[in-house]
Amino acid sequence: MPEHSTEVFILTGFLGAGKSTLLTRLMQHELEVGRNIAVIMNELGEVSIDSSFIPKELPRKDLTDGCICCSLQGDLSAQIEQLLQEHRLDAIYIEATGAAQPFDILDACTDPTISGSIEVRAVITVVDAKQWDDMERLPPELSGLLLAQATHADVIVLTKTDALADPDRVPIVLAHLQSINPSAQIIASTRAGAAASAISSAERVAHAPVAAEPLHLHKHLHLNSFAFYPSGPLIRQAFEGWLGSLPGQLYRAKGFVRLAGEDGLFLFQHSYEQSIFTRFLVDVPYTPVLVFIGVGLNPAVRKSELRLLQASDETAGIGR
Ligand SMILES: Nc1nc2c(ncn2[C@@H]2O[C@H](COP(=O)(O)OP(=O)(O)OP(=O)(O)O)[C@@H](O)[C@H]2O)c(=O)[nH]1
Repeated sequence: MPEHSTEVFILTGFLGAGKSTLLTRLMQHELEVGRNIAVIMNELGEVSIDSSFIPKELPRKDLTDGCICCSLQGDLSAQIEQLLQEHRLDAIYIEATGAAQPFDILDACTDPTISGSIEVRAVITVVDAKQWDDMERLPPELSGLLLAQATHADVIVLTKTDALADPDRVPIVLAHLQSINPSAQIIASTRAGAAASAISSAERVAHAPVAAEPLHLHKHLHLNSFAFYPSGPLIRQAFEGWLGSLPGQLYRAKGFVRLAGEDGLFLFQHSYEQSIFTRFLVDVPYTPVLVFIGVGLNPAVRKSELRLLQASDETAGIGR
């Protein structure tokens, strides 16, 4: 047995469910209790937006433009091995892509080069309460993925309970989750509050055997992603109208943008039925970029449409 074993926590959950929000809380909690942690971020897009929220002092590895459970499985074990060689760590947090299956990430953690030095403490699945409550309206590939992510979790964090129009649905969603994964610890939350301390004491639980053949469900979802680098400020109203009229399924969009008539940079977040612009108050000069993830997006057409939603030099300052 190695004298020091590093705990590994795996965060899964569909695109935009609230993994990074939870990770931010977990990092704060770990830093408060003085533990040495590292973070591995896996994003489907070619640009990592979420990694800009990781405190600079924390060791971090980014796996972009692919999913751990398919193309990047070997890369994950190599990144863990490198982190273990470079730092003495109490814990590593892995934020998976929204399309990842917990089973496949667990599989990557059994690689003989690292399995003796790590202990997978918990698979944490983040579930968007509203999306789960709408399960019957979702495409079957998506509902199948949500069920798989919840089934193999040790801890389920139910987020966005504030976004449910009817608060009486919360106990119903909780009961449904518990019925499909009776052994999981389930925490209902808004913006992952109260979840961090409960998770640090979580343990792996025994699950029913999983399918021997991993299901690469994001392939079945035919997800594609593209990044758009705006050359000027976006006209907010036109952009929001464009988002609402997109063909196909937009599952996630995020990035940093400038808006016509406004000073400074904005963080844009679009997840299940929710779009938010927040003024980005960080002194670092981020390049404006938007990442879109969905099905049937046709990137070339969408990029040419987006170019038309940028303000010209004459209109950029309107409203200022
Ligand atoms: N209303 C509400 N919004 C939330 C809650 N938790 C997270 N969000 C918002 O949901 C959006 C997506 O949250 P993230 O934490 O980035 O989600 P994610 O799962 O990391 O997303 P990806 O990994 O990019 O797919 C952001 O705008 C968050 O502020 C919540 O409990 N309530």
